[in-house]
Amino acid sequence: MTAVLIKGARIYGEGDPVDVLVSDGVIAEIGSVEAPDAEVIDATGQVLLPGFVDLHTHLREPGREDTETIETGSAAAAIGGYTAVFAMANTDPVADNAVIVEHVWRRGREAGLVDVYPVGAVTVGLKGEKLAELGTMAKSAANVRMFSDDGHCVADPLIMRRALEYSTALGVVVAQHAEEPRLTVGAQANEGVQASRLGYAGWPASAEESIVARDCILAKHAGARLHICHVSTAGTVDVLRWAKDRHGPGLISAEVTPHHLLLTDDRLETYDPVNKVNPPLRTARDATRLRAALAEGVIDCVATDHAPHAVQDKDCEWAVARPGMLGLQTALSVVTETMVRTGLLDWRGVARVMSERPAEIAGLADQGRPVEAGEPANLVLVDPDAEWTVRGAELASVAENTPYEGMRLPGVVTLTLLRGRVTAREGKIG
Ligand SMILES: NC(=O)N[C@@H](CC(=O)O)C(=O)O
Ligand SMILES: [Zn+2]
Ligand SMILES: [Zn+2]
Repeated sequence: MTAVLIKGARIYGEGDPVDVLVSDGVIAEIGSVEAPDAEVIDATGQVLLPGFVDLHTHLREPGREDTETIETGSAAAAIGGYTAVFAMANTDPVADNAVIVEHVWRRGREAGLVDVYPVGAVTVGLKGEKLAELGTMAKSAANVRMFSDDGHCVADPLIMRRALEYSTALGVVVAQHAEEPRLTVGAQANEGVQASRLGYAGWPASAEESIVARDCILAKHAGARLHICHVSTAGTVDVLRWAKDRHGPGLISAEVTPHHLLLTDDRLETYDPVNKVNPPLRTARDATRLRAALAEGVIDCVATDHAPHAVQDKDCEWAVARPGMLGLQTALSVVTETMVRTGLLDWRGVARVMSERPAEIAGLADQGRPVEAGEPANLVLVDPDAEWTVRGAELASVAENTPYEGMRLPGVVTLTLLRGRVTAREGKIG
């Protein structure tokens, strides 16, 4: 593997520009470096960060390779600056056993663009009725460390309690898609003024908040780690603040998606299902509170909930369209727009919410590490001043369902390194 010399980058966007020499998979030297044999990258004006870690990605393999494969999703991840992603279990067949999680793990290694960690299902077939074999998946070659029925809520409190109790013995984390299903029967859009005006059945904030409160209490009693997926309401922020105060550090963690930071239910005017997502786009007030909570650390991290869907499942009547939107290649830009340009986070803060905290939550030893000599070279180089225009057809994913179509966004990933190897540069692989 050739060494790479990154010339003149500002690490975490701080201090004077330095040179960073990467060789043999690690950061070999930082300072004023000459290395005649290395490939030189001119990083003038750019920011060097630890590679991003996405706790919430849908890669659709096995089952819906017409919308995304582990290979195309890995490409999107690498181009988006990610060095590790967690692939959700709601595939077909469901990743609720060792055979499937090992398959996903192996396919990720073969693609070799990003570390793909399979998430195991909490219940058999995501049906919410019977616990899956968490221990077998945890001890498999895939070494599953996160379990989730995402797409569905583990709604039965007894099943959720058992899952949390087992998780403590296995040292894994349960990630909940918090949605009380009895409160969202037929729901189509955030319950409020906009849904009433447009004639959509309302999706109440309480469906999310009641499960978050319940599960924080269950986790406390079980002494278990609990992660809350895609937080979308101001009320959930209040519940999380209460639970984190009461439980002490470490037990509860939470993620927010880029789309819930930037987009609101104002966009529903057009009736375009590209804006349909679970949980739904909320109000501007919710988005403002989510940004503040992320800056403050009440919400720990950003996760994409990258959810590719086929044209026929999106370009149809709202009520039957599938929920979900692409996210891997646009996450950094949306975070730059909503958090950096607004002064809510500096680049060190971006490293925290997109790399360090997610790596800690999932227990990854080699990701989210400090950018220092001797550390694994999982790195991303970002041009903070550049802008680009999003075009779904140009993204690496098979599907094209981006809600940011035609938008001009700041923050461009120019280089991604996985263990010292260039996985993406300037929007392309390798
Ligand atoms: N977010 C979504 O709207 N959809 C996800 C499922 C999920 O994350 O709940 C999907 O798998 O398509
Ligand atoms: Zn979900
Ligand atoms: Zn999801």
